[in-house]
Amino acid sequence: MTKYVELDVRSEIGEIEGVILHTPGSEVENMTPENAERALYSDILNLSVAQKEYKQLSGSLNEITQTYQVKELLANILKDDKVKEIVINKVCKIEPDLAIKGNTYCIKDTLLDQTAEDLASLLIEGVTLTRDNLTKFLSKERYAMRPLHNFFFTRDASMSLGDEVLIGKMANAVRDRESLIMQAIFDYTPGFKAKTVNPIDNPNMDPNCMIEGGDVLIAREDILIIGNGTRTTTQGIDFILAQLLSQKEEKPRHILVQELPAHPESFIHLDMVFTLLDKDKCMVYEPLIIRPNKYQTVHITIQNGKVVNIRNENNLLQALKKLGMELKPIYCGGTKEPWNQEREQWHSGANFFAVGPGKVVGYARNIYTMEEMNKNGFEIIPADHVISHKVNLADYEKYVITLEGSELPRGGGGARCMTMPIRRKAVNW
Ligand SMILES: NC(=O)NCCC[C@H](N)C(=O)O
Repeated sequence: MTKYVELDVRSEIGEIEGVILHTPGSEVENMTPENAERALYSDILNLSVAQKEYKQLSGSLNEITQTYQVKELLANILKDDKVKEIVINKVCKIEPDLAIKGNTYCIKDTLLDQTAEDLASLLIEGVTLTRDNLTKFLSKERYAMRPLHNFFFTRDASMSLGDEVLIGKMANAVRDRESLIMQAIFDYTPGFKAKTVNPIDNPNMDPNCMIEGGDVLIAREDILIIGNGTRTTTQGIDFILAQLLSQKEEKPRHILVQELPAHPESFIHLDMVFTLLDKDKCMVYEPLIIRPNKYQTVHITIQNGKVVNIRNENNLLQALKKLGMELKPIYCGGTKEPWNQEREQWHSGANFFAVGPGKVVGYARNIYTMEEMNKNGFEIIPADHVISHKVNLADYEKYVITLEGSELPRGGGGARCMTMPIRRKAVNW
């Protein structure tokens, strides 16, 4: 780590100054058709293709900003023996089988024996079960500690809100260790200055509280947009609301809640149907965000530590307009065919990551979406051209850097899901 970084994220689109990534490793392949669903995948990824595509993301972001890799950050904090013990104890608390002596899956001592680098790898890639007794021999499990198949979606397990980091309360236990690792990284990396807030540290946490970063968007310093669906519950949103109320700010702040369908699984997070692209443009999956439907949009206004108003709105764009944010929607899958909209939404076509106002990253495979982006003034630039310096990004006012995206979307997400911004410049609205 070269310099001291103060976390600061107050928009979705401010010029990026630091982002946490995780290059997918063996953990994404290590599943079978039988347990792919438990891993939250609809298919098993081909690792070499996924890594090639991922290099397009990390390589182009390296040209633009400071990037950090989870595994390196983790290995770095685990060099301190006290931190190593704290992390292992916490892992054993959420996965008690790892610590109970005599238990088939007990590997606490194995974890303690590892070097920092090896431990970081095992905590992410998992530990295979040593079949040295009958129970283990007959066990259907391959792992004593399961791999974190979804960790390359660094967006979800922690989220930067201003100068704080909210730790995700994951909807599925298979992702819990991701949250724990991210909190440890923010709490113990000497080069990061950030306060972490973890719902599980609150003794009064509602047992139904769930919050994942793919659902939490910072539209403007005073406006959060939060998806309410299978991954973020109303109780999770109320936790965020309570945090904001406790700040007792005089200026009004707004939470816009967008209800999401439970099916298909491509609607898991709000960022799969709505992302911000520029000061005046957003990407939408039109059938859900604009067309009248049964999914509610609720506007909560808070001021001086109180909820001063809570009401339904017609839709997200109208609610934003009332708050002075008039956004032109660009349609995922184009404007003509619901068929193309559905297909491209499924392949994370609406999931853009902004590296600055009007400067975004997305998947090339979603050709109708890209056509719309181009019609709206965005230059389409393949990531390889950025990495090989065939183009100079400074020559373009608006662009989409495109990742091929034939394999990565099969994990269930796109460029926004794969990035955890820790610092952005203020937007000149
Ligand atoms: N923000 C996102 O939409 N993240 C994608 C997460 C996909 C992952 N397979 C999951 O189901 O959690």
